[in-house]
Amino acid sequence: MFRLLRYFSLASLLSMVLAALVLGWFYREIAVHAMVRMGESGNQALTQVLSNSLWSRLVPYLDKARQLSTDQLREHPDRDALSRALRQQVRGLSVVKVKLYDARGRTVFSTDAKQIGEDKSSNAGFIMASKGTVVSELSHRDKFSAFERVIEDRDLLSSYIPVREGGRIVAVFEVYDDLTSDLAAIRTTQQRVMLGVFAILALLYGVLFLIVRHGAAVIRRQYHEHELIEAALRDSQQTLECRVAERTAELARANAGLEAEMLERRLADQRVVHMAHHDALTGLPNRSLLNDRVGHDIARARRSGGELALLFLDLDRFKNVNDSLGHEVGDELLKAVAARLKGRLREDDTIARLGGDEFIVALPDVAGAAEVATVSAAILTELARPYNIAGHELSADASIGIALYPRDGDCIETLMRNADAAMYCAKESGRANYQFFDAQMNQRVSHRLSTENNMRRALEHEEFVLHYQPVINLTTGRIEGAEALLRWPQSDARPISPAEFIPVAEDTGLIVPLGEWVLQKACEQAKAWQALQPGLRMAVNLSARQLRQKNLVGMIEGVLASSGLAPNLLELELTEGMLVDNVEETLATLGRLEDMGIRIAIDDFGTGYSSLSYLKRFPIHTLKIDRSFVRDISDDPDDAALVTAIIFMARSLKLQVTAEGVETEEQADFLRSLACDQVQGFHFDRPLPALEFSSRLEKKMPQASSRVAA
Ligand SMILES: Nc1nc2c(ncn2[C@@H]2O[C@H](COP(=O)(O)O[C@H]3[C@@H](O)[C@H](n4cnc5c(=O)[nH]c(N)nc54)O[C@@H]3COP(=O)(O)O)[C@@H](O)[C@H]2O)c(=O)[nH]1
Repeated sequence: MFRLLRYFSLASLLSMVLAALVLGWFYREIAVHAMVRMGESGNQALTQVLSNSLWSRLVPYLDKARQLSTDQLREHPDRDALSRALRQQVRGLSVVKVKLYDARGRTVFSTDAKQIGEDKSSNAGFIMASKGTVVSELSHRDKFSAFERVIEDRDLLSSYIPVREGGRIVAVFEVYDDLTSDLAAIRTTQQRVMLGVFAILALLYGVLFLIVRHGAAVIRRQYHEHELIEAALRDSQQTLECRVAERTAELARANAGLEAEMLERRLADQRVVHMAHHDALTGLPNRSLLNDRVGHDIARARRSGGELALLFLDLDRFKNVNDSLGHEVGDELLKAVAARLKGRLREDDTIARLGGDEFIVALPDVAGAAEVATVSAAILTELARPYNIAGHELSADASIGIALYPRDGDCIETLMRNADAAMYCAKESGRANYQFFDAQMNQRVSHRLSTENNMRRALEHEEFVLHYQPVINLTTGRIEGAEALLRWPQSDARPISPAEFIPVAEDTGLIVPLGEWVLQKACEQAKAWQALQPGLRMAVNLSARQLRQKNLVGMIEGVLASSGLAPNLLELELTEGMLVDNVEETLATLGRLEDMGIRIAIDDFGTGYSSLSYLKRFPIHTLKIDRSFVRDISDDPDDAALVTAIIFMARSLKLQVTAEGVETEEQADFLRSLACDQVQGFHFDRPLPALEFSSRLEKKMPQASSRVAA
């Protein structure tokens, strides 16, 4: 910090000393000057007095002196007389010596006789005086001879004063005044002046010191406050900088997070975009991307006048793979098929998966049907090569329907529809082949379409009816149950088989409302028949699509409640394949149904899934042996052995067994010999209309040995 008080004190001290010295010096100069002037005036007056009083002696003396030698002058009695007269005149004055020079500068008289004869012609004072100017000079003498004695340490004023006679300078007086005491007085006064000045300044300094000290204290306090403020500011700045650094780091982290998130989002967007245009399982383009690409291919073909082929490819019996080996194996097979298709086709070709086992191949720029036939044959050959998936050797034959642009359609919708129709024809004509679209195919497709529309209308107008096939106790011949089977009577033609319309209902989803209708009617009927045959059980077929229905259990609960049928009198028939799909969900659904008391039967047992472990996992009550095994039990020892094994296995698992499709007494006998629980089949009863079934119950006729005509 700037030491104001110290510098102020030093500067003040120096200034005070300097001021005292300067003022003292000024005073001395003025005082000495005044003293010299006074002395000089005094000497002038004295000279005048001397000239007047001694003139009469002086003039003759000067005349004589001109002729006398120095020694003669020193010894001359006039000199002594003059000297005495002079002394007389200056007595009481400060004059200590008087000298007289003639006009040529020779010392003709001196109160100190030794100096007589000295030449002063070159002396500046003399020269000036000889020209008429009075000149004085102040000097200090350590030793000085005055009036015949020596004085020491004196300040003397010597004045050269011209002596005139008739206006002419005839001689020059030199008068020495002893001003030692005056000068000492001047020095004393000078010291006092200096002391006085110093004292005044010191006083002033004292006052100023107090002011400055106060000012310095104020400044120091302000400086301190300023320091504190600065320190606080520095602290705040540091805190601020820390905060800024923290926030910057936070921002950097947030920024990095944001960038990562943005990247994640971009990737997610890309994934979404990819998913929106690609099949999740195979990575092939989906229907949307296919539409886009084929749209472009068609536009190009239209411009260039070229041809384009659309191949609708469906794997043969792929459902069997799914049903028997499970969906994971099925999925792997689909991926392998996709890979083979990609490997076999050109870069420009588009391979898309529509879902399930349906693929579309678009071949742009083809040179006629022959080329398309070659490619299709090559695809079939490629796909037919065996696959090894999860240790299973599989085959994947395919049926291909082909539509050509512009011959079979000029837009993707028409081409797809026609290729689809051609594919159905390929299936119908023995599978594992390709078919080019022709006009008749459309009729078959439109027949299917009209079936669907008619089915909707029939459901709406309650045109469907149920027939009931009795389920008979093989030992007692008693009707213990009924299987509800759907019938669609046609007013002007033979009824359409459920084997024909149930798959269409499955494909279109109509099976859901249709299945609910069946369940409702069957339960109401079973409830009504309880009066005729208490404990009569009703079996109802459940399709895969119904099983996946979210509110299935709720719907069944509602039906049972509205019909009043006891749950244990309802048996739902499922196929083995349905148990393999969504195992956990199916387990939960069946568990809830079992909890309600409903029985579960496995229909067509032996034709589907090869693993039997599901028999333990699922709540199953009845196995229904497929009629394909029963048909040949009398002739085919293998079938006989299979049926025997199934019955024994069911018994050990405490499951009930029903043999389906019993058409002959022989078959019935064989099954009876194995103590099979129940049978169904034309040998006993065909599916009967409700009224007929009622009559059968009313008659209560044992049917074990009789054959009822449908
Ligand atoms: N989900 C539903 N499926 C149903 C329903 N109604 C029928 N179906 C299924 O349709 C398929 C064909 O049924 P259908 O033409 O009724 O044939 C059944 C019987 O008539 C026939 N059967 C019975 N006994 C014999 C016989 O001795 N010989 C012989 N050749 N056929 C016989 O078997 C069919 C019953 O089979 P199953 O259901 O497997 O017990 C058929 O798959 C039906 O399941 C329905 O409402 N919902």
